[in-house]
Amino acid sequence: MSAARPPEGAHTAAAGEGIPSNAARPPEGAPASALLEVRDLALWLRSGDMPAPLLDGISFDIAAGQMLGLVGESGCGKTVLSRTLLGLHRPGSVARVAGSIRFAGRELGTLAERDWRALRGVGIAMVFQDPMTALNPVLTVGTQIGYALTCRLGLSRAQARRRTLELLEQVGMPDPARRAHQYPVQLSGGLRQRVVIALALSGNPQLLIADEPTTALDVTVQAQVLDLLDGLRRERRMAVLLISHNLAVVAAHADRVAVMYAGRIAEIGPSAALFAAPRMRYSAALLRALPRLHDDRQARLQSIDGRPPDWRALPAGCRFAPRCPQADARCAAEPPPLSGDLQTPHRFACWHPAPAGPALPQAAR
Ligand SMILES: Nc1ncnc2c1ncn2[C@@H]1O[C@H](COP(=O)(O)OP(=O)(O)OP(=O)(O)O)[C@@H](O)[C@H]1O
Repeated sequence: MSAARPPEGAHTAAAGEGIPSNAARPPEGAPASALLEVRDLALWLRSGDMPAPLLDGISFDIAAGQMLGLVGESGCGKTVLSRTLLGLHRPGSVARVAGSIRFAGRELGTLAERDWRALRGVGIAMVFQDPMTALNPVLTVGTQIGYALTCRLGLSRAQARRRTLELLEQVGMPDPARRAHQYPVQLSGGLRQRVVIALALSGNPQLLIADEPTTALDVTVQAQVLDLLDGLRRERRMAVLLISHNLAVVAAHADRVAVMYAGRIAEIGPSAALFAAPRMRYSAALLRALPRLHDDRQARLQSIDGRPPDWRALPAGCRFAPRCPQADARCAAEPPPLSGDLQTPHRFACWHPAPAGPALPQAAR
């Protein structure tokens, strides 16, 4: 564990001064390439008579300005992982945690609650699925953002008012001055999610975790919100972890994708490569189970047979083996490791991987 403080200046934006680019200045001790480094993370939560092993051997990096998509079926551990990265488990609920989470050169695994509170919203911020639960229904959106700004950044009320309008403008809110005086219920779902994103940006985070940020929205608005997140991370060089059920949505916006299955990473690699030719059988099945925009009418959606395993009865070998048509005795007995090492761009955990795809142009890797 390191006693390093959050980067100086990360929370000193004054209204009208623009946004200091945290990510452009890697803090001391942090390699320029990785803002978040997760290594062999494993987590057991207390649950009844035995600890629930919900995460196992999770390793990945996110660099400043990069978007990593995290996909997988319901229950695979996406939310548990994001809550772990934010230190948001209920007090006393963690039975054991192993491995390491380094953010901006600082080990988070051993932070005290007071330090987590200082980090949340400023270093790492979160956008949740349902904007209505993230917003206070009895306060205007301007009051809520202004409050976050005065608490997190110590701005004066006048500075906070100006900065609120800037933030609303940045998230594409039409007529920000008028909207700032409205209550969440007076806004459409898409505009409410923009307010939630503005709130998340108010602490000028270096990493934004967006957990199913568009699930509650219709398809056109979903695309607008994802384009917004994509634009913001480029402008601000902010790292984004985008969590979604939908591999196609993620592949369209993220640089890299991690596919989770039953608490483990099953495959991780550049979006284009993974989308064009997933190697692990589960990722391939996940992709086949998605509607594609230009499917011909003959193409039929395939669902993935079976259900993910319960954590009380995890298979000894590959956790996907009971559902995999390619599985053999080795798959049932031995867990396949992720191929390659941390420097390998495309890694997958499968004893019988699908064939490699055609080589992609450098830009798509
Ligand atoms: N406190 C807990 N104790 C025991 N099991 C838990 C606890 N919290 C979550 N789980 C279990 O952990 C597994 C992963 O849950 P999680 O919510 O992370 O899945 P998810 O991938 O985010 O799913 P969804 O896409 O539906 O949100 C599930 O089986 C869930 O029931």
